[in-house]
Amino acid sequence: MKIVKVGAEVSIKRDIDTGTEQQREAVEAIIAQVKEQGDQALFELTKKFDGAELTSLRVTEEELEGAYAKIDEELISALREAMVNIKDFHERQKRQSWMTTKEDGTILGQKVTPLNSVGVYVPGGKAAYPSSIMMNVIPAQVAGVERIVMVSPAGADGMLPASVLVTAKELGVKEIYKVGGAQAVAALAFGTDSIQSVDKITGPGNIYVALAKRAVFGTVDIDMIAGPSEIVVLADKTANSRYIAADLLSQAEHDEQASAVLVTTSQELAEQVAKEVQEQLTTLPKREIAGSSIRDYGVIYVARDFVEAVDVVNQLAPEHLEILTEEPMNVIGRIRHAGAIFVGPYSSEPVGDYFAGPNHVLPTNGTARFSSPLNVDDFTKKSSIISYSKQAMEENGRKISALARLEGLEAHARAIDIRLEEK
Ligand SMILES: NC(=O)c1ccc[n+]([C@@H]2O[C@H](COP(=O)([O-])OP(=O)(O)OC[C@H]3O[C@@H](n4cnc5c(N)ncnc54)[C@H](O)[C@@H]3O)[C@@H](O)[C@H]2O)c1
Ligand SMILES: N[C@H](CO)Cc1c[nH]c[nH+]1
Ligand SMILES: [Zn+2]
Repeated sequence: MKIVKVGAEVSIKRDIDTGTEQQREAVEAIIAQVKEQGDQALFELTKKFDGAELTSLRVTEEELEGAYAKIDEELISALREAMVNIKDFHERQKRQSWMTTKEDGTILGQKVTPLNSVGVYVPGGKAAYPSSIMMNVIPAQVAGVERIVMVSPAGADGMLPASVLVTAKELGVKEIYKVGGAQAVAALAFGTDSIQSVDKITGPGNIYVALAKRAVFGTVDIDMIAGPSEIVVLADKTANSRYIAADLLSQAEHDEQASAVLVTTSQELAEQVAKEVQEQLTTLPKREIAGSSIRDYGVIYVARDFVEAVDVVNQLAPEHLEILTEEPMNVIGRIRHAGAIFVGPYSSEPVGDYFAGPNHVLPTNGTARFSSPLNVDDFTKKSSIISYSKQAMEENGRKISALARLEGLEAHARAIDIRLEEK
């Protein structure tokens, strides 16, 4: 891993926003094909990209039930416990509708309404992600979304992985389709004979999924573009270099374009971590992917002091930040930008990926500067409520029509005046 002094020119900027021209063209063509040919396109593209020859897309009850035989009881109970934690955390985010009244009889309020329908994309190309099902479906359920549709690419055997099926069944997801990539996103946005369109599409995916989500935004809403994973560890000389190396690799193994960064005030720790990362890499099953990520997007920054180190973290605005310092709680207040903050030596990032409760769908690529983890609000919308009394109209009407005339909007002004003339 590169060790550099803060201030040295190092770019870990990844070309993960727009994809290549070829990828953009491929996605455009897929969307057009799905719009034109509907289900037929979904079957053809599933054969082409996933190697599965399907005759129907919807997962059957038998497939869901059958999956249980392939998953250990112990795993099922771990999944159930994670579900309880995730649900409990998201229940706390739930907002109530509210109203407020004024002395003149005015009533103002905000009505919170769950979305009617949501499509959840569950990635399935390089790995199966039961955890991402929980992180998308549970907040939708807590929000009260009536129709939750799940899509995920089939394997060459025409099936979804048993872990995915069991997780969906445990959560009570009823509508599941074996289709992935840009074609799944297009089907959710525009509808086909088999798949009725939805109002919003959420969930992570590769560049094809991300580009398709961008392209259909406007026809439907989307949550965010959650790109390849990132981790930044902020550590001082008291931190454990073995823990840090393991945590950096935990995100590097997701993707060649994942990014793992250590920011420290200790040159000695920097050297230990660089060595540890190389050692731990050698025994990792996904060492090809993790090694490539560490080589291309892994950096250790050595800062002159803690102020400089915190500054680097805020500039990176990482998806995940771990604070491994002597007094980690005292550091939280100085962090302005991070999707999720893991505090202290036992809050390893995978605790959040799977189990603690907060959502693991987080802003990536610096977007933590302005956006938040996936949450219950993402599955609701709000309507403002305005009820004016006669008294309120009489007291404020002239001001309102004056403001309307300031904008040259006479019809607006007269809509008010007509009521004032009544008295
Ligand atoms: N941020 C998060 O919360 C989170 C969680 C889990 C996974 N992820 C990320 O999601 C991504 C998952 O990617 P994945 O590939 O494993 O699964 P995926 O389901 O996103 O993509 C697989 C699909 O991509 C399409 N595809 C593949 N090659 C194509 C090509 N040449 N042209 C057109 N379409 C093509 C196929 O339709 C295939 O079914 C990874 O980057 C991972 O890091 C993020
Ligand atoms: N770390 C990923 C988000 O960046 C989420 C995930 C799913 N499974 C394991 N990890
Ligand atoms: Zn992860």
